[in-house]
Parts: sequence; C-alpha cells; structure tokens
Amino acid sequence: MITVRAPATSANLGSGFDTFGAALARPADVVAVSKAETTSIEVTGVGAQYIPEDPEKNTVGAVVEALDAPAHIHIDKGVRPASGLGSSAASAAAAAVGLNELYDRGYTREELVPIAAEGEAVVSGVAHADNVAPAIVGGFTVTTPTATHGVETDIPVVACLPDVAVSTRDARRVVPETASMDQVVETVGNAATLTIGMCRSDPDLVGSGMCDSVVTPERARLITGYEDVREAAFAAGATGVTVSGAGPAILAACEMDDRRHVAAAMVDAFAGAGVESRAYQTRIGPGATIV
Ligand SMILES: Nc1ncnc2c1ncn2[C@@H]1O[C@H](COP(=O)(O)OP(=O)(O)OP(=O)(O)O)[C@@H](O)[C@H]1O
Ligand SMILES: N[C@@H](CCO)C(=O)O
Repeated sequence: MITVRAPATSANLGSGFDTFGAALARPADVVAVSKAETTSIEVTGVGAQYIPEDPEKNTVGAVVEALDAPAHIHIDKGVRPASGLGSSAASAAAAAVGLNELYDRGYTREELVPIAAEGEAVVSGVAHADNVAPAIVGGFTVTTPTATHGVETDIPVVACLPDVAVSTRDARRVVPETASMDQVVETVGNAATLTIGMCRSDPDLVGSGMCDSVVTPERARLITGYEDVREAAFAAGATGVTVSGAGPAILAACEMDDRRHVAAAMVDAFAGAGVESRAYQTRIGPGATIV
C-alpha cells in the first residue's frame, strides 16, 4: 500500500486564470492506494457525503484509467469539495503520485500533471491543470497546455472558506468570452508582477499582481459578502485579495505578522454578511508527499 498526502491549492491567483496555481501547506487530502483486480473507491472525511465513490464520477477514477492501474483507493478528505481550494484536484494528484509509485510507471512529477488533470475534466468539463500542477509539483506553478513550471516560494496566505458551495462547473459559466486590449495589457502587467514576487518571496509584489478585472468580478458576484471580506482583509494588512480558484474561498496574501489579523478580519466580515466561514492560516508549501 502507498499513502500520499496532497495539498489544497489555489488557482488563478487573480491575474493567472487557468494558468497560475499555488500549493497551500494545509489543508490536504490523504489517499491510500493498494493493487486490486478491479477499482473500488472509499471516501471519508470533510464533505465525504457529497463525493461519489463510483470510479466513473470520482476524479481518481480517471487517473486509474490513464495509468492503467486498478486499485482499491481510500480517500480521506481534508479539503472540502466545491471550495475553490482544489478539492477534486488534491485527490487526483495524490492518486497520480501513489499509483505511479505502486505500479512503478516511472513518470516524472511534471509528466503526471496532465494525467491528474483528466480527473478535473470529469467534474468541471475541462481538464484545467492549474490545481493539479501545484498539488503535484508544489510551490507556485505556471501551467500551459504543453508544460508546467514551478518555483519554491515563501508567501504567507489566508484562505477563508465560507459555509456555502460553488461548483467549478457553474463558476465557469460566468467567465466572459472576450476581453478588451486594455484588459489584456493590464493582466499581463499584473501576472508578470506576481511572478517576480513569487520568485523573490515578496508578499507585496505578489499581492499587487493578484488583481484581475476580467474573470474575478464575475465570480465575486457568486460569493455573498465578497466585497466586505476583501475590504476587511486589506484593512487588516493583506497585500492582495482575490477569489480562490472558482470560489467560494477567498485568498489573501500578507506578511507573516499580519496573518492572524487578516484571518480574523475575513471571518468577521463574512459573519457580518450572515455567512459562517473558517480561515486557514497557511503559506505556499510543498506538493504531494508519499507518507
Ligand atoms: N475525489 C474528489 N474530491 C472532491 N470532489 C470530487 C472528487 N471526485 C469527484 N468530486 C466532485 O467534484 C466536485 C467538486 O469539484 P469542484 O472543482 O467543483 O470543487 P473544488 O475542487 O473544491 O474547486 P476548485 O477547482 O475551484 O478549487 C463535487 O461535485 C464533487 O462531488
Ligand atoms: N482555473 C479554474 C480553477 C478552478 O479551481 C477556474 O477558475 O475555473
């Protein structure tokens, strides 16, 4: 049996829609795989009741198919589904790393990214790899249709998760089909600023590059209290705030000394909007690890 811990992730980071991703030090899924004649899946943990155990419908089933690696798979969920924290990707990433090891398939971490992304197609209709990439490789990642590049970085973040669900499939329906040239220029500038910030482990630069005027405003409308939470996080010292993945989680970057205040401010602001939430005080961390 092989057991793998794969982290929650935050995709987009504002200016990097379907491209940027970051691994969060916590929460995480823990997935155990053992060889079997036919594949079976058992799910326990946070939100397990909402996750199908049918291999055709669970993200890990697509990974089993892609690796031709039938197994009994136990998924212990630490990342709540429909969170914007890469819940479906965490399981797929852990399964890809575990089954690659179990069956000695010999793929590199980068080669496992498109394999794990097949699982995302099962739940959202698109094999977007911006969550599975950091969940497998760790740190900050840039994923294009042909490659994944990652860097280690040290950025404190708060991921505040309201007690409501937003499915990625639904949140992709509000993504605009076009952007103006002004928006393209602005986005390139912000994405480049964020990337330099990640390379320098500089929360100010990362935060200022987290802005996006194309996708984020549309997604923000799906999250009750978004503007209040954003303002409260900035007032408490956040350097940047945006929708995490497809939402409803909201991600804030900050200096380590401000992390606690930012977390409290975000939870209080959600409460003011009538929404319960929990804040993960975390940081950008490593990818999947065999435990
Ligand atoms: N192993 C799995 N873990 C979590 N969700 C799964 C899994 N397999 C299938 N699902 C389904 O995927 C959906 C959740 O995925 P979705 O992409 O909407 O959320 P997320 O992964 O938390 O968000 P995001 O991709 O925005 O970070 C739920 O409908 C859930 O039942
Ligand atoms: N890039 C994807 C990530 C989902 O977590 C989206 O925003 O739809």
